[in-house]
Amino acid sequence: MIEFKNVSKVYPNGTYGLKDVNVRIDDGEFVFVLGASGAGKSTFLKLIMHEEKVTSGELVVNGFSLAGLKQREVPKLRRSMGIVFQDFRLIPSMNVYDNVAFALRVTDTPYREIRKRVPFVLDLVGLIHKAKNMPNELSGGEQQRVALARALVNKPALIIADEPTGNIDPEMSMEIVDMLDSINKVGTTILMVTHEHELIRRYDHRVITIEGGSILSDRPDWRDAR
Ligand SMILES: Nc1ncnc2c1ncn2[C@@H]1O[C@H](COP(=O)(O)OP(=O)(O)OP(=O)(O)O)[C@@H](O)[C@H]1O
Repeated sequence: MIEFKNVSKVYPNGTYGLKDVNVRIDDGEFVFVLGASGAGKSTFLKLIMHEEKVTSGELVVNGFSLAGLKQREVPKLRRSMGIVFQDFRLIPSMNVYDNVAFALRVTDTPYREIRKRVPFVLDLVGLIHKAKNMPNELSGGEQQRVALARALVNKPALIIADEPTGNIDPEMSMEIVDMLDSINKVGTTILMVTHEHELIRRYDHRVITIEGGSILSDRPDWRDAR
């Protein structure tokens, strides 16, 4: 569960990233976050990931209260979420298998567990046959599926996807969102930032629109535009 209570974020130069935001996202929801450039979407995600700290208000994420979070709690918080970026961020010198396994090695997961879980998630994203390929041998859509497998391998309660379809063609974009949709159906919360209204219209999910650091609309308003 994610809960923002009167959350504001003011950057050191005085710019408001978010202004008095109140919103709650329950476990198991699929939420699109929509907004123009500079609206505050990244700030919203960065606060949830604890990459930036709230200036005022309360923010609870997966049971962690982030305002006074101790440094030693940060890795635990991060393990409760899987993150997918627009630019994939795979390690170019590692093959597909190792890119995914790496997420488990850094958390000291036993070797036997790694051998079991990596093929499982690669199969889930339809890329088990590319396990030995290097990232530069894959299409953009395939690279994003590897990134998704890497995000999933720690069995997070929450997946944060920051414009995951921004660098891939429309057909592949649908495939990625369909995958996120299936992952959501088995219980994982999905928070996906996008600019693509067309993509949002295809799915019947909650839509939070941010504008000028505030929540402009939440849920059904976008449907009126159909
Ligand atoms: N580190 C920072 N220092 C100062 N101001 C910042 C910083 N990061 C973001 N901002 C400002 O905060 C506001 C919200 O920015 P944010 O990056 O959250 O927008 P966004 O919706 O993610 O935009 P985009 O779609 O372009 O990534 C903007 O006015 C931006 O200029």
